[in-house]
This record gives sequence, C-alpha cells and structure tokens, in this order.
Amino acid sequence: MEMITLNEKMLGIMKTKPAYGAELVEVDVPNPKEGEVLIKVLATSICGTDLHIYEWNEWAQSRIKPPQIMGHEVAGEVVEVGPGVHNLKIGDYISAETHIVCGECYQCRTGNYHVCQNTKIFGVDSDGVFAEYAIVPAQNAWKNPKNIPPEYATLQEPLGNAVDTVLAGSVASKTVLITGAGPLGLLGITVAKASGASLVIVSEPSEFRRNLAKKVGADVVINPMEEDVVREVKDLTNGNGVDVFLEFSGAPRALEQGLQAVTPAGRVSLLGLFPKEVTFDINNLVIFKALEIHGITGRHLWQTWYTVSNLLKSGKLNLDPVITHKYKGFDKFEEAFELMRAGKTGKVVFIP
Ligand SMILES: NC(=O)C1=CN([C@@H]2O[C@H](COP(=O)(O)OP(=O)(O)OC[C@H]3O[C@@H](n4cnc5c(N)ncnc54)[C@H](O)[C@@H]3O)[C@@H](O)[C@H]2O)C=CC1
Ligand SMILES: CC(=O)[C@H](N)C(=O)O
Ligand SMILES: [Zn+2]
Ligand SMILES: [Zn+2]
Repeated sequence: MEMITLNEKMLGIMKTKPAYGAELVEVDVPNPKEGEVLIKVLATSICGTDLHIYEWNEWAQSRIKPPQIMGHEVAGEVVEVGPGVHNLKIGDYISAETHIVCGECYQCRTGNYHVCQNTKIFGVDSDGVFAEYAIVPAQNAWKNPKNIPPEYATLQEPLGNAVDTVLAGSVASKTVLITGAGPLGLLGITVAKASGASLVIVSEPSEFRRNLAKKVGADVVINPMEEDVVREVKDLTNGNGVDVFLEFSGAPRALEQGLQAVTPAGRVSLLGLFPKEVTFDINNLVIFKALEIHGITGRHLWQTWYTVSNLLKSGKLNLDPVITHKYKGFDKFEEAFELMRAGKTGKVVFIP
C-alpha cells in the first residue's frame, strides 16, 4: 500500500480566480484532519454544477470562494486516516456523499438530512476531488464493493439524484415522460427502465443527446423544438397522458409541457434548476389536475445510496452509453469542459 510522505505534491483542477475557466495546478497533498481521510482518487466525474463553477455564472459568483480545487463526484482508495476516524481503514474503496450535514438542525433530527439547514458541499464550499488525492469527511464516506469499476462508482452521487427523482414513487408498469436528456436525465432513463417503467418517453432538443437517450433505453424520443410534445405523449398513452413526469432540464417550456402531458392525479418530480422564476397556469396545470409534486434535491441519507448500490449490483443499469468521455489524467480538462458546455457529452470521467 502506497504511503504518502508529508508535503508531497499533486496535480489538481483549481478554480484559481473569480473568472471563467480553471487551471491545472501542482499543490501539496493535503493531510487529513480530525474526522477526515485522505483518498487516492481512482475516478472523478464532472457535474453540471462544476460547469456552472467553470463558467463562473451568477450562482457560482455568489457561492464559490477561489482558490479552490473543483469537483465532487468521486471513487477512491483510503491512503491515510485522520485522528478520531473509526469507520474507515487504509485500503478501503470508497465514494462520497457530497452534502456535509450538521446532524443537529430540525431537518437532520427528523431524518431529512438531504435538506439540512446547514449543508456544506465539498467541491463547492471547500476543496474538492478533481485531483490525484483528496480529503473526504469520514462521515460522508460510502464503502464500495470491490467489483464496481471506479468509473461506475464515481457516478453514484448523480445516480442518487436520478434515483430520488425517478423513485419518489413507484414507476413499475407506469408510463413516464422525462424532459431533458443531459447526464442526469440519461441516468434517469436507465433508472426508470431498470425499475420497471413500461414506457419511457424523452423530450430533448439536442440530436446528440436524443441518440444517447435511445442507446440508454428510452422507448421514444421527441424533439420539442420541432414536435408537439403534449400531442405525441397523448397519442402514445391513449389520450390519457403519462402516469409520471420527471423534469431533468430546468427549461420553463419543458415544465409547462410536462404538466400538460401528465395524466390527472399523476406524479411529478422536479430536479432541474431553472435560470429564473417560472410562471405557469398553476390552477389548471396542477390544482385542478390534483397532481402529486416532489421537489428533488441531493440524496436521502443514506437510503438512496443503498438503492443506487443495489441497482448497480443488479447489473440492470445501462451506464456505458452514459459515460461518453473518459480522460486519463487531467491534462485535457479544458476540452472536457468545452465539450460539456456544447452539450456534446453524457457523463465525463477523469481517471487520474
Ligand atoms: N436538484 C438537485 O439536487 C440537482 C439539480 N441539478 C440540475 O438538474 C438539471 C440536469 O442536470 P444535467 O443533466 O447536468 O444538466 P444539463 O444542462 O446538462 O442537461 C439539461 C438538458 O435539458 C435539455 N433541454 C433544454 N431545453 C429543453 C426543453 N425545452 N425540453 C427538453 N429538454 C430541454 C438540454 O438540451 C440538456 O440536454 C440541471 O438543471 C441541473 O442544474 C443538478 C444536480 C443536483
Ligand atoms: C450540488 C451538486 O451538484 C450535487 N450533485 C448535489 O446533489 O447537491
Ligand atoms: Zn453535482
Ligand atoms: Zn442539519
């Protein structure tokens, strides 16, 4: 087992300044403090939030404090254990929940850790995992079975977002509309199919991503820029509309179409984050349809991680088409981010 001597150096993708982009920098390998472990990063993947930080949008400017190592999706091996850590040992193969919760607020004390009032997110509020080594709070570690490849294990965090969106209720035998086939929507498709959905319809303007959606398992794909989504959905469901609407795009038009396309008394999960306030006919699209609506954020701790792990172990998740880009090392990180910005990727994975 490789032991890290103090003050060794490592490469990492750092948001070095409050501006567009990032830099590949050489920094000291960090030392784990009380309650922390140091991991050797085996795989790490880019999230849409990382793209917001890279592009330095309004949300990022309000939240991120450069200089800071980016990234929060990871699979790695424990190489050093900090003081007071008893649940992990050197050699453990782990991934990590990104929300660092307080355990003391009303939400934590009532089992709703995913909406802890004092949530901190590593890679957002502290140094992240786009590096050769990274610090992970021991309380956030998830032990992986050895037979899950790192490029799959790093996807457990976003898979958790997809699981909480799809499985906010049962989809077995149900008809489902997914709007948005970005990395998360693609994961949503395979979770819905693995969970027994009878028909998965996907609305996505990008041809590249519609093709990916088909490869992942969508039964029908629709281009909302050229086709009437609501009419198509009604035709596919005997005029009733879908049982379940899963919003993964953050596009106001998609939200409205989905609310029109879901059947009365149907279920809606909203994961996509909208660029600004959204207005729509709530009386006729929600209230008189008696819809069940779920706002989705983060992952239920820790039941969502068990669901994700069981789905991975089942072999029913079709992840290979979702992982469109795998980079050895971090050298080409700018290419990776630009491709993602152009919507020309599914999940992008770095293998340091
Ligand atoms: N609630 C939460 O805890 C989290 C929410 N998110 C949000 O989830 C959403 C999905 O994440 P990613 O897949 O990474 O985002 P992404 O931005 O890569 O994918 C969104 C997809 O929606 C598509 N789209 C745009 N307009 C559309 C329309 N009118 N109809 C259908 N599709 C349309 C885009 O072409 C794109 O492929 C994003 O809004 C992201 O900010 C991400 C992480 C956590
Ligand atoms: C902030 C994030 O992007 C993260 N994936 C989350 O689930 O909160
Ligand atoms: Zn994320
Ligand atoms: Zn809390």
